[in-house]
Amino acid sequence: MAPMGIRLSPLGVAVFCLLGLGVLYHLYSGFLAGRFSLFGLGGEPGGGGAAGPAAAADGGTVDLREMLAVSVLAAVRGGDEVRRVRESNVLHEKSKGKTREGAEDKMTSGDVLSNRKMFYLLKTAFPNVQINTEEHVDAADQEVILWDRKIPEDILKEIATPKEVPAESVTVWIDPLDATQEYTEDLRKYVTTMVCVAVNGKPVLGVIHKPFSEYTAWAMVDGGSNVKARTSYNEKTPRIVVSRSHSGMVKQVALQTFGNQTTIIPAGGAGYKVLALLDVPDKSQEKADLYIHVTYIKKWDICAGNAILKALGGHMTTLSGEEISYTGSDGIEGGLLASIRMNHQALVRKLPDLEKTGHK
Ligand SMILES: Nc1ncnc2c1ncn2[C@@H]1O[C@H](COP(=O)(O)O)[C@@H](OP(=O)(O)O)[C@H]1O
Ligand SMILES: [Mg+2]
Repeated sequence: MAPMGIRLSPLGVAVFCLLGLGVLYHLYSGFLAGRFSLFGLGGEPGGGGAAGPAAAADGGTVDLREMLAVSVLAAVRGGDEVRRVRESNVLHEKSKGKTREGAEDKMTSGDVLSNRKMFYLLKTAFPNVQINTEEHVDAADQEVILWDRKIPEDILKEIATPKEVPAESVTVWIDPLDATQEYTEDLRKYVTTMVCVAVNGKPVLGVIHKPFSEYTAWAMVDGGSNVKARTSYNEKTPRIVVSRSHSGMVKQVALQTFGNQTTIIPAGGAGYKVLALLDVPDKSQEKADLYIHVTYIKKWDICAGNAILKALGGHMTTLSGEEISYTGSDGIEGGLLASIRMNHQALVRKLPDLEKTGHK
């Protein structure tokens, strides 16, 4: 008998306890699910650093699988603008100034309109993440572009579960029109739109879209991809793809390192040059074994390619073999070496020290 004359039925107490347990389970299961997926992506549950739970508590988490779906959509929508402007033949070409080497740094309506679509699509879907983009975003010309929250089948097939990371650990890099120089010359095959997502500075997912052949390559590190490496590469006398409009001394460096038998393929666009290393079905795509760049370059030009190569087991580093961190400053100074299915460190050792040889 309970105090005050109230009798507790044992069955009632048991039901009450079960209900309580159910509520506790419901509250904690979401929290634990988030925790476990952070483990898979190198987050640090239990404290410290931007990837820790403090960051998650501030800006919440984002699902990288959803970010991939929106990145693909953004690259395609941006690409539609790029194609539309090119086909109109009214490019409104302008110069943003000169590169360090004195080349014109061009911008067109294709760059601006693609940038607007890509930026606002990603910003509307993921308001809490840092987005760095090549072109200026005009706040007076905002556009809310809603994502229908559908993840395409090919992504769902490759990546079965969500991958949550703290929003504060993410940096997105957008290149709304890569190979602008070639775009103005109507060399359409070189043109791409690109999105990259870095987590704690590491490139984790990349999208490279070719608007004129409507081909899209995407990949996520430890996730999946819709593109793969070729079966063989020539490591001894590689075909080397290099810049045609920002080349610096790259040909001399390549020939000095690999000998005169080596074929040099001048091409526009960093996105195009990474695709040259992969098994890409697009007929307009040339194939190469290595990508080398020696002049200054910006992170939106290279992050997506770096993520895709990394996801497929390849490498993109500076010419001295350092990994590139995709946070902070926009540019990198140490040139680029991109390879796949090769001994990347052995290639780095073969290359001359550009500071010493004056080949920069
Ligand atoms: N020295 C340099 N300074 C600034 N940007 C450079 C550069 N070298 C290459 N880039 C940029 O990197 C991209 C690929 O270059 P390339 O076609 O010469 O290989 C181009 O991007 P955008 O077309 O997006 O501006 C180009 O402008
Ligand atoms: Mg670019």
